[in-house]
Amino acid sequence: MKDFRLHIYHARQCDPKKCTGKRLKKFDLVRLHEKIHSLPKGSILLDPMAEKSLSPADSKISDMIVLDCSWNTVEEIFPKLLRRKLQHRALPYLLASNPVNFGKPFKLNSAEAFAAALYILGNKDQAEKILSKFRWGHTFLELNREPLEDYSKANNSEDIIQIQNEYI
Ligand SMILES: C[S@@+](CC[C@H](N)C(=O)[O-])C[C@H]1O[C@@H](n2cnc3c(N)ncnc32)[C@H](O)[C@@H]1O
Repeated sequence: MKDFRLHIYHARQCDPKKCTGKRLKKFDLVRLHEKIHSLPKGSILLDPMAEKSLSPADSKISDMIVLDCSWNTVEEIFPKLLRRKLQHRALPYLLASNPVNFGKPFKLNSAEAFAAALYILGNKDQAEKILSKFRWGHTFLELNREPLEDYSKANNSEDIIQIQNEYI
């Protein structure tokens, strides 16, 4: 399985010491963007407000973007990216394992969002590599292994929603 190219649109709203995107950049695992126009067109954008859920059917797209911003500003910033012609996808029901939002469904940090998406798209090795850079990283897979396995076997986003409904 190919490695996906991971991009972060960095809104410069986080504390650099706690920001998971900055940490992934430190290990050269992502490319950081500070300008919307440098984001590659056609990429998957992990967007919690998207109507369509990510599914293995999206695995032919090679570039994936996370928007690293405060949760308080997601409703303001995501619409600004609509004109970039990106493939907006929501992640299905999964629990956060990071200390800030531990146990909360859907509210993943940037590293967890990438790892979940990579797992669903079939690249478990790349997902594990991302999580290995955080002390809480292994907990994310322990908490979510069963739904992630099920999601990774789905055909399309309709299947994902059906599976999700069994977990909610
Ligand atoms: C709001 S930022 C918060 C980043 C956090 N400050 C950090 O240091 O990682 C998290 C990003 O991960 C992605 N994300 C998180 N949960 C998601 C979900 N349920 N569906 C789609 N994308 C999600 C989105 O791109 C979102 O903007």
